[in-house]
This record gives sequence, C-alpha cells and structure tokens, in this order.
Amino acid sequence: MARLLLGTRGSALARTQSEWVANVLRNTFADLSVELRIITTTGDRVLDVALSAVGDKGLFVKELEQALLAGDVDLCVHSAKDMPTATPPGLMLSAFPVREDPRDVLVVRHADVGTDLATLPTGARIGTSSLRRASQLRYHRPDLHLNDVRGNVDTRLRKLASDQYDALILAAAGLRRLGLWDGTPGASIGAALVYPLDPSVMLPAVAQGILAVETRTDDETTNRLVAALDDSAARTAALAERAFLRRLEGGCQIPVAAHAVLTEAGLHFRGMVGALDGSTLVFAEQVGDPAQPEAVGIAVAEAVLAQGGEAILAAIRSQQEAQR
Ligand SMILES: NCc1[nH]cc(CCC(=O)O)c1CC(=O)O
Repeated sequence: MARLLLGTRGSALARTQSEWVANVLRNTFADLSVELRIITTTGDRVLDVALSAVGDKGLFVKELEQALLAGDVDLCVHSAKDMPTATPPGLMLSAFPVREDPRDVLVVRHADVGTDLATLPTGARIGTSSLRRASQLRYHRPDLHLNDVRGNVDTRLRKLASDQYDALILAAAGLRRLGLWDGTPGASIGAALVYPLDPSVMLPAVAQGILAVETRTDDETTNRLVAALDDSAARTAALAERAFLRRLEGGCQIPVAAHAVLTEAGLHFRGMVGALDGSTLVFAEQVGDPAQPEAVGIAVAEAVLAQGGEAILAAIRSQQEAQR
C-alpha cells in the first residue's frame, strides 16, 4: 500500500485545505494512505510586522519546499496566491485543484457599518495588509483609514469583533474553506456580516482561491497520483495569472491584481497595476486562447505596462530603493 506524506503549514486554513486534498486522494485511490506533516514557516513566526515589510511571498513557502527537496515529505499544499512565480529547480506545481470563490469580501463589524465600499461611513477603519487591497480601497474611498492586520483568519476576525477595525477585507476562499461563510451576501460570522466584493471594484490577487500542489519533478509515483487533483480551468487561470505577475514584479512588492475566467469566447483576462496611494489604477483586458494561458497573461501585462503601469512601477521601485 502506497503512503504519501503531505507537508502543510499549521494554520487552520492550511490544515483544512491539506485535509481536503488528502481526502480527495484517499477517495480516489482506495488503498492509498495520506498523512499530514505540519511545518512552521517564517511567515507563521513573524506576526508582528506588516507582510509587505518582512519580505516576499516566499515567507510561507520556503520551509515547505526545503522539506520536499530533502525528501521529508512527498507533496505540499499551498494557497497558490502565496507562491512565488519562480518554482525552485527540482520542484514543480503538479496540480491545481478546482478553484474556490476568487473574490474578496468585505466583513463589517455589525449591521450599521455598510454593505459595500460605497456605503462605508466616512473615515471608517479598515484592516488590510495587502498593497493590492489598499491601492483599490484608496482609489474608491480616499477617506478610509487603512490599518495593518496580520495573523490568520481567526485572529483577524477576533480583532474586528474587539472593535480594532470597522471592517476587514478578506479572501472569500479562506472563509468558505473554513466553513465560516456559505456564499450568501450578508451572512453573519458572530456579529459580523460578510458581503462579497465584485471583481470590478476589488480585483482579486493572482491565483486567489486556487490551491497549488507541489512535488519533486522526478517523483513519478507521486506525480501520477496527484494528477487526479488537477482541474483544467483552475490550471489555465493559475498559469495565466501567474505569468501576468511574473512579467510585472521584478522583485518588488507591488499592488497587482488579476482575474482569468474561461468563457465561450476564450480565456477572459483582466489585470491591474495600482499606485500605492490609490491615485491611479491601470487596467487592461483581453480575450485570448485558453490553450496559451501564459501568453494571454503576458500580453495583458504588456498592455498594462504600456498604458501607465510602467510609470507606476518605476515610482514604486525608486520609493522602495530609497527606503533601503
Ligand atoms: N494572504 C494570506 C492568504 N493566503 C490565502 C488566503 C485565502 C485563500 C486563497 O486565496 O486561496 C489568505 C487569506 C486572505 O487573503 O484573506
């Protein structure tokens, strides 16, 4: 009987996602045993600093990849949006399971706070640590007070309940996977209420709602098994959105967002780069060939750069350089 060791972070969300993947494998292969191994990452340890200040996305990933390369585990399950766009030599993203709701949600502290960005009270205090969310919030509502919020989903909701914020912006996928939200607009979590944000108002993070299963490239046995998890629509979106990000980032923390959807007409891709202060958001949109997802992502990235994205990125680079 084959046995797989699955490496995961220890947060409730990471364990829930990993348990879901393990169960799909167990249900697909009757005599397969899948066991979880919890691995603590730097991102889990450094909780007192803004994420954008501690370093790059690798924070939640590096220790998992080391365990994989060392042969301590056979596969790792990540939130694809936390993954750097470069995968280390010897490793591959071997499966992208079916996508959960890609949207962000507004979680308000109580019913009087509002139901969307437009109805939030003047000067409301919003918890978010994401440059992408901050840029789009500032564009729509320059009056809002944005405050950093770190920690896992439970911690963030506790800080909201204790009146440190009037509202949070969170990923719908995290709440759905944790069983905290059923997708109904206005559903409650304790006294708090959850309202989905339309992607036209808050374009999601690259690969938001998608899981990435990572394995060793040469591990044919595991790769054959995890292929059963792959969803072609999720894979197409993940490859397109990650190619978009790869073309733009250049080692900088930037407000960037993207959403790719398969439609009858083709792969509909919308991408954005925003100024840190929300003064400008540059969007581009294309319908491309779903068989060439990375080409679609790159083409939209180039359109964003040409239409003002390049100037935004240059300003961010010189600002971040000055801080070093
Ligand atoms: N940044 C942390 C993170 N990484 C993945 C998710 C949610 C699940 C997902 O997007 O797949 C979250 C929480 C959040 O942004 O609210």
